Amino acid sequence: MELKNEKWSLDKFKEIREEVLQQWPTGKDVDFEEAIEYHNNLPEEQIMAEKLAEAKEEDVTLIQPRAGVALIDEHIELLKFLREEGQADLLPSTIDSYTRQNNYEEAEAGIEESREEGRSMLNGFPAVNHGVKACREVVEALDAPLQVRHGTPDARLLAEITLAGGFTDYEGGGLSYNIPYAKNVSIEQTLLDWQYVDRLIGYYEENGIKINREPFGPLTGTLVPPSVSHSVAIIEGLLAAEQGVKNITLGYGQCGNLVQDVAALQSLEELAEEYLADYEDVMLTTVFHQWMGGFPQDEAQAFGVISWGAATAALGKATKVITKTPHEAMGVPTKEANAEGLRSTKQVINMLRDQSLLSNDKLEEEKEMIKQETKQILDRVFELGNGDVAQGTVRAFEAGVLDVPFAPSKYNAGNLLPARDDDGAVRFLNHGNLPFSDEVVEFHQEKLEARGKSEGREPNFQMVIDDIYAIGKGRLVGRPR
Ligand SMILES: CCC[C@H]1O[C@@H](n2cnc3c(N)ncnc32)[C@H](O)[C@@H]1O
Repeated sequence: MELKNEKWSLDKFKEIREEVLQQWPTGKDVDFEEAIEYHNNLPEEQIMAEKLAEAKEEDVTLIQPRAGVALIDEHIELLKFLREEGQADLLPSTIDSYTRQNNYEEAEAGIEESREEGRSMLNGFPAVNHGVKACREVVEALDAPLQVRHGTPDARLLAEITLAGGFTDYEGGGLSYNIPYAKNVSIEQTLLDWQYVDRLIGYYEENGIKINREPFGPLTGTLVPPSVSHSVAIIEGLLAAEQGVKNITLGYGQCGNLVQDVAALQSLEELAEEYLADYEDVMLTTVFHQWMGGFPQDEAQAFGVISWGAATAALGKATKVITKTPHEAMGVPTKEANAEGLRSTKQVINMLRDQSLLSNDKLEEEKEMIKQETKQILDRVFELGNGDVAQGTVRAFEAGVLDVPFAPSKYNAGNLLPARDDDGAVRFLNHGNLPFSDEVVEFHQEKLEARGKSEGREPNFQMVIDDIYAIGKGRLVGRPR
């Protein structure tokens, strides 16, 4: 099938759907009409798009964890604990890694093993294997909206089952769940597979059911410059809107310098409104991810990182913030640690409830730079696609016009080298083939030269390495000593 940024006909969608629902036995329980009925009977408090719209209206930043374990009862217990003890406003179900690779046999084995061992032998909730009815058990046990969080290049069957199961929000996208999550999966293939997912959600919307979509903003979560993640987020928002998606949360992963991060949040919303202006009644919100890079092992220091992310989300007026836990450096957190990350975040959000980062020259300069860079990238993407953003995206990755730092995908050029400037803002040490103007390139060079001067070293690759480890070692900028 040829990749084009054009809304799929229902016939084409239904034809492919036959094959998707046969990928695992639980697919046969998906009945679209029945699922519409089920969603119509969901309590309003479990409809994610409604909750997000309300938060945006009231200028409130909601908090949401990541969480998922192998067995249904334990998963329900975990989510209840995070809702009650963690004060989570919104709930996830983080899907396990086997399911993300469509390896349902291994997920099945992991379920069996978890039953034998009496503890979760999977790093998430294997929703495809558990099926529609089990998803509904989870949804009905809780009183908050549920979102599917994962990292799945081919997420079609997972979407069918979890959405029929009452989840009202679906994370990911054809770029954000390929480039950082896969090595050998073609971009064209995942863009097509995610057109399917978005068309399914468009089909729900055509039947009066609101399902929110959230492209995965942080990408590799390692020093990703705002304009790089914004470009991917806006492309995925455009592709989703073309398939009929009406509720979209665009995301951004914290970099660590307050002015840059607030500028990133504000520019993301403003750019998205601009690029999506042709799509009527698309409800846009934003999500801020607390630091996605390496964490300190020490739990008290980890709380410092978590709180800084909470403060930035609040001052940047993000619609929601995805929390981290004091076990981040260790692995899948206990429910107690997960709840502690939520409560520390809630404390800071509440204390900053009536504050925002006042506009200032540095903030405006940062916003302007991010907007210029993002527009220069997206203009080239459209050019490469002769106006078709889907085709332009594939060619842009081939040309390195879109390029994500430290991504495993062989389809990613990998020319970018980001490093922090003297204030800790992320700059381009090497911008690869990103189509930046001389003014943009010089801006970054000057910022890094200034850091080099104050550290008595040339801006170089060692800076990049030092910055990757810096937060885990208790700082933001990876100083030489
Ligand atoms: C892109 C997401 C990375 C983050 O996703 C967290 N994460 C992954 N799996 C689970 C889980 N099953 N429960 C709680 N957090 C989880 C990791 O810690 C990391 O921060």
